[in-house]
Amino acid sequence: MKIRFTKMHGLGNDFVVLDAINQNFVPTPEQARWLADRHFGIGCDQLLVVEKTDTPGVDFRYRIFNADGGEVEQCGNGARCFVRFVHEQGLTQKREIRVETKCGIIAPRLEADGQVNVDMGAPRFLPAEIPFDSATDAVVQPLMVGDATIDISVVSMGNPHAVQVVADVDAAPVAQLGPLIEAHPRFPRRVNAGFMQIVDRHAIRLRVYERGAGETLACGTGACAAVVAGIRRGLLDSPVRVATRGGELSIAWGGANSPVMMTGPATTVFTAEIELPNNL
Ligand SMILES: N[C@H](CCC[C@H](N)C(=O)O)C(=O)O
Repeated sequence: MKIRFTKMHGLGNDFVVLDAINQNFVPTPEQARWLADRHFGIGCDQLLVVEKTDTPGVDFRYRIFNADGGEVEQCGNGARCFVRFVHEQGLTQKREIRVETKCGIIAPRLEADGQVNVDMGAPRFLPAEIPFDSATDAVVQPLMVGDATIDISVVSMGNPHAVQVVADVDAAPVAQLGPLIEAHPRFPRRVNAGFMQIVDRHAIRLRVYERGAGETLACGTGACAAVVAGIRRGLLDSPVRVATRGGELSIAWGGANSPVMMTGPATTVFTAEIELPNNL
């Protein structure tokens, strides 16, 4: 089966984007794993699938599959690429769209300068909303990881994040601790592990070991979760510049139930077709 795809990225967090409106293809987990494979397939951190929706007041449905084939609730860098994709592919003339995801509706807007602004919705903190096995929604909680205990802040942006503060992100044990946090038994649906260095009250450096993808060059929902965690800890004031290995995002949050606003770039690399192996 031949499928048409577009390769995109948000600050180096890269995607294979599939138009499931004009071609009848939504990947199985096995097909997603093959397409995401950087040696045997195309290669990406996540696959983004554009679908129609009949929900009133909503323009598209947006499905996200991690490189491990698992479908997840939200992707921030992907949301920025999504609005650029539907605009460039002529699927809409609107510059601001409302998009239905597994966890709710987001509103990305393509700005005149090429940046994309996304209302990512309000963060959630209750253990059951993460989900996280805990008797409290305290801002900072201890987590036993291996033979160490680390202080994490747990935030859902629709997808789960466990954020810790480190003195120097470059020296942070992301490769060692990331997988242990991602698969920690207290996170029944696993979790994205954020490592945040406070630069000043309006700036952080961030690395994220992503659920189902490993460390990425940038993580949009991770940047939202880290800023929310830092504000709740009294370490940051909105807006915050988030320096990731792939570049900079701007995140703003007014607190409590207000939405997290994310601004950053979205880049189209190329469009092509690929023949799916028959045995997938
Ligand atoms: N790995 C994430 C999904 C992609 C999120 C990230 N790429 C972003 O930009 O938000 C998860 O399993 O929840």
